[in-house]
Amino acid sequence: MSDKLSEIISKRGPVKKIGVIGMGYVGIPAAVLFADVPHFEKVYGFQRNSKTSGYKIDMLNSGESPLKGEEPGLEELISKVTGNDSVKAKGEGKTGDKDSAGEGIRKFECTSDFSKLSECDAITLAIQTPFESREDLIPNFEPLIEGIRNAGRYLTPGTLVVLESTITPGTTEGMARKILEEESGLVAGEDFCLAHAPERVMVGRLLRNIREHDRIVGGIKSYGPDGILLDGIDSPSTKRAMELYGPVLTKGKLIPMSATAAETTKTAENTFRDLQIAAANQLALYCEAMGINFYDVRRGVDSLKGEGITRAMLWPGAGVGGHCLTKDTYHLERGVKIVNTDLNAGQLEPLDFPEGKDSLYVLARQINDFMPHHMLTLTKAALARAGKEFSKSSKEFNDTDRANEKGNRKIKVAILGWAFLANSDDARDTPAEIYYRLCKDAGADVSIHDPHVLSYPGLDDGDNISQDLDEVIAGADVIAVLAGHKEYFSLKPEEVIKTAGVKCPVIVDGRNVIDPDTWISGGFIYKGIGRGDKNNHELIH
Ligand SMILES: NC(=O)C1=CN([C@@H]2O[C@H](COP(=O)(O)OP(=O)(O)OC[C@H]3O[C@@H](n4cnc5c(N)ncnc54)[C@H](O)[C@@H]3O)[C@@H](O)[C@H]2O)C=CC1
Ligand SMILES: CC(=O)N[C@@H]1[C@@H](OP(=O)(O)OP(=O)(O)OC[C@H]2O[C@@H](n3ccc(=O)[nH]c3=O)[C@H](O)[C@@H]2O)O[C@H](C(=O)O)[C@@H](O)[C@@H]1O
Repeated sequence: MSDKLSEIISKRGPVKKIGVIGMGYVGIPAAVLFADVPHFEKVYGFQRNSKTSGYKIDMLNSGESPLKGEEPGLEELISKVTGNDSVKAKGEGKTGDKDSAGEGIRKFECTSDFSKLSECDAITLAIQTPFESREDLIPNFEPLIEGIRNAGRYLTPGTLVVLESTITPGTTEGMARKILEEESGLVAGEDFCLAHAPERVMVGRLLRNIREHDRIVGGIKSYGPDGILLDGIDSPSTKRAMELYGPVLTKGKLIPMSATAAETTKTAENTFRDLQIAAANQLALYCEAMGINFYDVRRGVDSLKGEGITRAMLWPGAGVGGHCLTKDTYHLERGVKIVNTDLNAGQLEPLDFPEGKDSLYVLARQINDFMPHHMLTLTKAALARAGKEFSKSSKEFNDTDRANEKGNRKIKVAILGWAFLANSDDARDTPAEIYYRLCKDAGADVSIHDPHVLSYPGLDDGDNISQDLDEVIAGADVIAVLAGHKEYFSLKPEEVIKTAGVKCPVIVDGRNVIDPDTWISGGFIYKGIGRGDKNNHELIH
């Protein structure tokens, strides 16, 4: 005799109707990929009609993507599954699925009517899980909790609920399970399925990543008729989640495990990436202090790769930004406590760790967060070589239009690159903001260039992000590269020095985009992260 939940599922039959809550970077591609699976009959995209995102409902239903930036294939797929391609096809001759009347079949529909959740065999939640501030690092789960409550309100026996959002380990078996049971009166693992299936996509290749990345699926525990624990691949929740995600995968494979292991996989993979970056950053700081070139050392260490011994060393830089690596370490750190104490109080040995030592992962976060401060150190050292200082600008300056109270001109810093990632418009938690604030607090004027980021809240009055490089560089004593946008690799020192128009200009390269020798011979005072071999170069008079 199988367990109660498996019996309910087999009575209910295969997954046919799906609801995706949260029409964002993750939810939209996930929903339209489900809709494109022939045997899934209907997919609802649930989007609350909020001031900031309610507009997405009509956009999606008319076949358009509300996401910024290029997403290959997404707009076409949205158009197809909303049945708009037949409308467009009248003009363009494209064919999509059609009903008997030749009209496009609307397999996907976006709505703010959450009662339609009661029709769904499976409900996934792809809602943002931001941290309110870099300081307290406690995630704001409010939007997600509202989504889980809605799912609970309309839950029916045998439904599968999947959390796709990045969450603290222990959330699926803990908070989510509790809320769903409260709202529905049903019992998780007995009356309905609950799982975590984290998203591992990169913006710019969302559809490809969902289809080709291996998909982690982790169902909550259930108990068989004889009380045997059914966890991981044996859990009916895991099996149901595999039925949901399997048809979407092309190259990707399903990787079943427990719900807590799935949450830990997601947070750990970003934690490990952050750790690898911190290892590169720390080695770069060492190389600077030893007067050697980090990139020589990296090439040397990497050379053992052939032996199957990979020491995948990543790249040092001006810092780590984005809403993932800056947070997921803290999800993991909190999760250990939640799972060990709240979820399994007394059943598990307490965490065993070297007495009084900080977490390696938190230390890695601190090293990465230090890098914008290191950029300031390099800036001050270079200015000193030019006989300039942030606070007491030297009288030798040849223009007084930005004189400070003592009649001296303020130092001007030109930041090149505001986005947290090269060639992206995403500026969430960008390290450039830390460096900007440090320069302003030191008394400098700061101009900012970014070819992709057009605006950013929280800049000082009068400061903005410009796409006019000459305007940003004009009068700058310091050019600081904070993002590795491709535009910066082709900058010419002879042009930049002319545009800057100051004596002894400084270049601080935070993303290894320029060649030190070319810029030094071009008249710049150079500093570069990891470039201990060049950071104390001879001054060209
Ligand atoms: N964006 C990315 O590249 C990746 C994101 N993730 C994770 O996926 C989750 C979602 O991220 P994104 O899609 O980027 O967020 P997003 O902010 O782009 O989309 C979230 C959507 O959910 C809507 N929403 C919020 N609360 C709601 C509610 N109670 N009911 C219905 N709709 C609601 C919002 O209005 C928004 O449209 C986060 O936990 C994130 O960490 C994971 C990997 C990659
Ligand atoms: C394990 C992994 O590769 N996670 C990815 C990560 O993507 P994310 O958008 O955060 O970009 P990223 O490439 O990790 O870069 C983050 C930050 O780190 C910096 N960075 C990156 C690589 C490096 O060698 N050195 C470095 O300084 C970047 O400049 C950026 O400021 O987090 C994403 C997420 O979880 O949302 C995830 O989907 C992505 O696959």
